[in-house]
Amino acid sequence: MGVLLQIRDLNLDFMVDKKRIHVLNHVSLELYEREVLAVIGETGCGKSVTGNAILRLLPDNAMVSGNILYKGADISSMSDQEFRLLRGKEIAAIPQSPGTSLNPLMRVGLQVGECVRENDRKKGRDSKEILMKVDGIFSRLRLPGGAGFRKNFPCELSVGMCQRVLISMGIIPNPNLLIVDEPTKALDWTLRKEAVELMAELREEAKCAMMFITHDLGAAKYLADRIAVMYCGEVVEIGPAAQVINTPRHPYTQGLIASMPARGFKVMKGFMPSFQELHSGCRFSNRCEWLTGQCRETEPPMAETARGHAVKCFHWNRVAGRAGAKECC
Ligand SMILES: Nc1ncnc2c1ncn2[C@@H]1O[C@H](COP(=O)(O)OP(=O)(O)OP(=O)(O)O)[C@@H](O)[C@H]1O
Ligand code: NI
Repeated sequence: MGVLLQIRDLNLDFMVDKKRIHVLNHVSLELYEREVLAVIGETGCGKSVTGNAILRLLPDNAMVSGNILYKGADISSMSDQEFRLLRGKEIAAIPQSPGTSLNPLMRVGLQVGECVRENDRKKGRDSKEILMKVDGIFSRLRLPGGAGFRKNFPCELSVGMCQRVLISMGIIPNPNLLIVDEPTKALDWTLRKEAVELMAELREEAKCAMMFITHDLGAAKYLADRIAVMYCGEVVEIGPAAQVINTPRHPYTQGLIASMPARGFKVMKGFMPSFQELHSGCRFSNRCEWLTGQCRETEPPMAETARGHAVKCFHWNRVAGRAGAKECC
């Protein structure tokens, strides 16, 4: 499979109160055509800002360097007009929160209908045809459809239903790349499972590549071909999903897996450092049991430890020895 998206040495700083806060640090990763790459890591580690950098949705106080190439063309240097041709068509997004992402004053049928109309290659369909398409999409997402359902405002639907409506709007353009940010965050366990299963089905149908941003390792394992683990603004491990989950090679990935309910809920000690008080060397060093003097002084390079599996740790070899292959989730 060819490379669809390539992030090369992405650095992101935010200006806050005239201070420059360095958030993303040398983030590099690739997304291949039709693959699902899950991006996991604890809250505040930089998952959403990475997705937003691709979508050019960063706020004005953001300063970005590096390259983001989509099919070889640099997104960051495209004009707004050029990028608009990509976003929402070739590159689409399913946002994090159904509560704030749907227009509260517009009936859901109308919102999805507008989206169908905008993306319709055969322009000029009449309203009846559009409504039929909307109902078709709703039924594919196991939503009731029909006039009664279409007339609902978002607040009249459950969170799970709103989430499905949002998912429908992400897939209408038939994108090549879908960026899905934490689609299960607001949902309880049953709805979360349903949403992940639905996403897997749609992915099969749509055959698009997906960047799936999540806290949920179980969901990542279920959906993803590869997993990128982020910690404090950096990718610390990336590789095939089964390898990352079953034989993690970074101490942070091991900690994340050990903290899963299925692995005994062992909470990792310490906290992610604040971006405003970063120390030199490895950003995980203050929590790491493999810590040596080298880790405090020098930032570890990203080392390829097996084909397609890279780890940002001086001690990955010893760490990997401890992991053992276990099934989880
Ligand atoms: N506009 C902004 N100005 C300053 N800092 C910001 C801004 N947006 C995000 N950040 C900071 O960037 C860091 C990364 O945020 P991001 O939203 O990407 O985290 P995340 O990994 O998606 O977390 P979560 O899992 O909670 O969604 C956080 O420390 C956040 O506070
Ligand atoms: Ni986020």
